[in-house]
Amino acid sequence: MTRISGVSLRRVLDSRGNPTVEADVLTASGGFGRAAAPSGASTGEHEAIELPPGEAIAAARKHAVPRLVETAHAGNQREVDAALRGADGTENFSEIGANSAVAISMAAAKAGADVLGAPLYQHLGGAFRGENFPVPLGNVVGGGEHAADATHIQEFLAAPVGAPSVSEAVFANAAVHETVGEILTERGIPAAKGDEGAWAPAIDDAEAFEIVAAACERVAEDVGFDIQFGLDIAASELWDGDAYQYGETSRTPEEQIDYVAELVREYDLAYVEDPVEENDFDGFAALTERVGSETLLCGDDLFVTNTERLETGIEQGAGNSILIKPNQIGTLSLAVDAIETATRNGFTPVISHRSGETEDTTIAHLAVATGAPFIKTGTVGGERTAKLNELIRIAEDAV
Ligand SMILES: C=C(OP(=O)(O)O)C(=O)O
Ligand SMILES: [Mg+2]
Repeated sequence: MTRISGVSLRRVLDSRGNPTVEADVLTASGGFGRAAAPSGASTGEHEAIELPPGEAIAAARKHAVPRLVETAHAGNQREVDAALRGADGTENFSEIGANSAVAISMAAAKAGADVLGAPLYQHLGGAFRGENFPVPLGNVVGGGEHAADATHIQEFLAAPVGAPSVSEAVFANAAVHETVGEILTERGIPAAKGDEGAWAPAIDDAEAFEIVAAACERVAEDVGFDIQFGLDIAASELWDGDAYQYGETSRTPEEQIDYVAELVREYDLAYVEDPVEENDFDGFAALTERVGSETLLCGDDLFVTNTERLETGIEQGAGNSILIKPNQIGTLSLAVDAIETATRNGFTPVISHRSGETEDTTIAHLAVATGAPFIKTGTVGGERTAKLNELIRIAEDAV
């Protein structure tokens, strides 16, 4: 019933105004799914390969589409994703591009759900999903690779851990974003927004900590539930091969671990992503030993949604959480493998957007489908609110 009858691919705009790959999947019974690939700026060196969209589309038309049409079934995600891997033939989607692969994989899932008449989260997760919703981690101040002349730490993320519902959590993050804007104005600090819609003021990290902590506290008082915050340090972007460079300040690997451990305690951080560079499993393990019982230590560039790298981390006690970005690994099946391996081993999966995004809402459904406790998908901006609003709709639907 869900046999794929057509796959079409095109270039569309992402939120940075760059081209990205969009896929449509049609089934023999009239099912339809459409999805677009996101794109990172602070990419991990071990990620699957994103090809220039024109090349990715041409290669997927040549190698993948003939293997899918009239053969694979949109309702059978493993079959679709195996066909994509077979068509590509490499370990990292360097032939057809992870951007073509992930767009087709997600579009097929939506076409499968369409035929079955089920919401995407239910098609992916089964009848018993829809009970648990992720806490949204909302980027409110940022710099690094996402904004020039702003903080060295890439993301300061509001974490409304006490919110009674996903909707209240989403609105709380928006209120923290607005409050940060007000505090910046009070202090006469001009601020544009970075790639993910977070404020990108030219302030140092210390002032950003102070402002974000104050904004979370103010909003928490207003809404009456606990709002902590977290960070994506994106430490690989600060790492020069010997030390971590925060502008004038340089930190050795040992100093970096001390620094992050102190931040966790001083600010009661709920979440720290990529505290050390992407190949330092030992440093990640040392930090986990120190503060792993107090906060989530999440590997993004460290694990790149790759189950093998995650297994290394699990063996070594490096971190206690993994960021899940489907385009880092190329298919929904591989992303779900990483989520399931994480969950079985006590690692918390955090489903994530990329800095370059589209209106696509697949990750909202993936988070609900897998019962992931957190989702990182921004706070404001249409490509971010697309996912947040979808979570609100799913929650209403699932009742
Ligand atoms: C979302 C992130 O940024 P990018 O998409 O640029 O990798 C991140 O580093 O977690
Ligand atoms: Mg990151």
